[in-house]
Amino acid sequence: MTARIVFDLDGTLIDSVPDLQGIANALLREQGCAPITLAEARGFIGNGVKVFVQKMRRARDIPDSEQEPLHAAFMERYRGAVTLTRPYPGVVDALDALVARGHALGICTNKPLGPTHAVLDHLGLARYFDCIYGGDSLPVHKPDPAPLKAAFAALGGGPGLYVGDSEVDADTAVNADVPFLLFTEGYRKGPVAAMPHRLAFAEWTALPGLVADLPERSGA
Ligand SMILES: O=C(O)COP(=O)(O)O
Ligand SMILES: [Mg+2]
Repeated sequence: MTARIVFDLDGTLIDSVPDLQGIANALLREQGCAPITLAEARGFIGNGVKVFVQKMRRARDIPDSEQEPLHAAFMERYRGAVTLTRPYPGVVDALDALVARGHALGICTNKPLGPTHAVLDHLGLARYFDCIYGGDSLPVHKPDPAPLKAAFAALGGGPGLYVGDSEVDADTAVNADVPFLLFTEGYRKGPVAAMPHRLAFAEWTALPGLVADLPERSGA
């Protein structure tokens, strides 16, 4: 049976760090603080916008009392922050190939739903996905397995695969008991070997072939 495939977004399908860095630096400028680097911004992504803002504040010694106003200010700018974001090379061809082979595709990200739709629409990627779960779609978010399980349920029956880039994604897949396919060129914080995964890939052009071989390999 053709597998349902759910994807993470930031660091997996798209490289969104420059836009997130741009929001952060606009807010930091207003606070009279030094800007953050791309590497710092990359390190703040993966647990949703609230945690991004917390890490940004701590990096510039901004007090806890500023969390809520900064979170609100971040959200105000988030939907419009799409212009510097790009899909990783080979993503569009890989999605075309997977759809052509009959896979139902979905998204499970910790990015809030509004900015998720905005960036997918901007990049012309929305049409590939039959369901989209964001960090605020449910009361809980990754690594809680609920949004990933809900995404698979929305895609119907059959085996499931989760494709992501981070430790949060690997933990979510374990928690949901689905095989994890790791894109190694995203925003992970530690070594590939430390992350539970069924297989790892560095080039999107490789993914359709790897998925096609998977039942054989896994004995499923
Ligand atoms: O941390 C975020 O806001 C989003 O990250 P994700 O798309 O990798 O889940
Ligand atoms: Mg990610």
